[in-house]
Amino acid sequence: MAHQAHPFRSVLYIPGSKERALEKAQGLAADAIIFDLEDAVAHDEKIHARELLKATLETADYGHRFRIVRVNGMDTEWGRADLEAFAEAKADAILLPKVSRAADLEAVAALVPDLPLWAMMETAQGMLNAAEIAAHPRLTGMVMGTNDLAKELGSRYRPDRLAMQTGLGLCLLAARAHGLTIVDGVYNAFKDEEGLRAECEQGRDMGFDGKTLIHPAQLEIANAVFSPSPAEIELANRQIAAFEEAERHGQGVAVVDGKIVENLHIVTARQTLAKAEAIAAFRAS
Ligand SMILES: CC(C)(COP(=O)(O)OP(=O)(O)OC[C@H]1O[C@@H](n2cnc3c(N)ncnc32)[C@H](O)[C@@H]1OP(=O)(O)O)[C@@H](O)C(=O)NCCC(=O)NCCSC(=O)C[C@H](O)C(=O)O
Ligand SMILES: [Mg+2]
Repeated sequence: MAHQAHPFRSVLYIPGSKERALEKAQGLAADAIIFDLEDAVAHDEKIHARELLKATLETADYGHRFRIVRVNGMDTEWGRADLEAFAEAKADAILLPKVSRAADLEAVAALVPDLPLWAMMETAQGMLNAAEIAAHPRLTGMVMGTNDLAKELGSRYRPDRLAMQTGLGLCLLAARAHGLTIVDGVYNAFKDEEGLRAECEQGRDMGFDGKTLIHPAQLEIANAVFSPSPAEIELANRQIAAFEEAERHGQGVAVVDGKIVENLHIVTARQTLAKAEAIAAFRAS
């Protein structure tokens, strides 16, 4: 996993049509925001949402929160106009829904020459083509769309997300192979804290950078689970110290808490410390 200067523990969706939510997000503890013009906006609200969001991004202060605009697909009547409206907006990335192949990104790359592209990974074709999508030179991030994926698979929800495992794993492999940020899908039951925490822990265990969220009440749990814990930071420091000591004695392996520590573990330990520092810097900004 490459070190990221910006944390993506909590990535909050906000429907582009909801003025109050757009305003509120300026003070919320989200690492990143997805301003949504796609599925969270009703058809007859699409034009209004585009105009409201464009005006909001020009005037509102989202601080150092990473700003991502999710446009409608190019196969819809709104997609091209969304891209034209936000190609030069005060945003940090454009998120394209339902990316199924690298050519889908190619179609928008020319319309958005100056902003990084992110891809919603949420179709069966997208899972099978994750590697070629991740290799696209303009892509810097992936977002799992587990609701759409479940719809395509015809799967049933289970707390262990059995049906999602293949897709989540394929996209993670593809993202890591190409140095991309990748965030997990949403947890729909936004009042169920215990269920959210379990799903965040599962995503963290798998290697995701963070989780997409639909409600402010979900922020605290995602931020906590995707931050290095004090125990992880303490262990990383001890591993580095023990390994440096071993090296001074001409050895390439140290033992900490009964487990071997080699150079590769030191890379992970340094990434843990760098992530904690990036989070601290973001909090202070
Ligand atoms: C889920 C909601 C519809 C709930 O809305 P509501 O009943 O209004 O919530 P509350 O009354 O509890 O709200 C309390 C206050 O918080 C603000 N709020 C609510 N949600 C957000 C938000 N997302 N961002 C910022 N602020 C928010 C309210 O304005 C209230 O403020 P105040 O007036 O000060 O009290 C609603 O949360 C919602 O619409 N969530 C977003 C849904 C969404 O974006 N869905 C699309 C993304 S999911 C998806 O498509 C994933 C993917 O594509 C896939 O396929 O899986
Ligand atoms: Mg979706």
